[in-house]
Amino acid sequence: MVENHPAFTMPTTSDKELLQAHAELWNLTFSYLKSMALECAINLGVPTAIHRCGGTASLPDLLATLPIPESKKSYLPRLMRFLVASGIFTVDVPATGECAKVGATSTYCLTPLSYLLVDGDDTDAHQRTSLSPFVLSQTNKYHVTAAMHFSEWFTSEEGSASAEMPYMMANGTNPWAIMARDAKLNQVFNAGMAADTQFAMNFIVSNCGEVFEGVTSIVDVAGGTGTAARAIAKAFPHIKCSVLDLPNVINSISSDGTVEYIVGDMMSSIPRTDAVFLKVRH
Ligand SMILES: C[S@@+](CC[C@H](N)C(=O)[O-])C[C@H]1O[C@@H](n2cnc3c(N)ncnc32)[C@H](O)[C@@H]1O
Repeated sequence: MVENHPAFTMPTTSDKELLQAHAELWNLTFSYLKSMALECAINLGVPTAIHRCGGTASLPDLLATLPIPESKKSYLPRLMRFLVASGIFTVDVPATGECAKVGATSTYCLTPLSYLLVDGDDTDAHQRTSLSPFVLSQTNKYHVTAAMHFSEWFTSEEGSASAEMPYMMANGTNPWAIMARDAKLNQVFNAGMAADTQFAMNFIVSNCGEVFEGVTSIVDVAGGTGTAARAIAKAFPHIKCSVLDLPNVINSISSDGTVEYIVGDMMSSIPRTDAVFLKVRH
């Protein structure tokens, strides 16, 4: 017997809700531009320029320092407006009557987020780790193009030529093979991993020291350029720390003697050790 279901009816949506939904749809459609504008701001040095101006900078201040030729200067306010709307900076507009507008007297300020992107210098008392390299490591053409293959990956049959992971579909091989052949990306990616790892390790060694108790040797498997291992060795000098990674990573390091660097493939073997440290990103 077939049950009778009441006819499905669309919940009524008001014009106001549809208008709001339309705005959100636009927001989502163009949100890839947020990553690209963030990458652009970092490459132009905007966070560091604002920091060096004392944490707030006017448009003329920025134009005086950023590497933007005369012919492109009039476009900077557009980029800044987008970055402000994305929450990367804030802007102070001096109230001038009813229609206060961003202009030469407005000042852009760092937010906690953009403070994380400021390059440190020798005078930096806080010894901050800039996370700009991390952003640049993730906004490269290989990663971005891979993300454009999601639907193709979902609709391809397992085992078919195009069923490889989206990264392979886009770039013809896996990320590590790309790093091995593209020296610039290898450098940018490893610097990005190191920056993010330094940020995390500052917290881990100060707050999670108990996990290293009783350990005398540790191998950081797929440990990149050794940032985590060096942080562990510095905080717990009794632990013998080693880093295992692929040749293109290990061969790019100049050792300072604090940790041992081992070229290897973690899928083949891992050196004998008390503990294995494996830090990956999800
Ligand atoms: C996402 S990065 C993480 C690096 C480091 N653990 C960190 O958190 O900063 C992944 C690392 O795994 C390494 N890797 C990938 N395949 C590997 C393999 N088969 N054997 C050893 N290392 C590998 C890469 O070279 C890269 O340095």
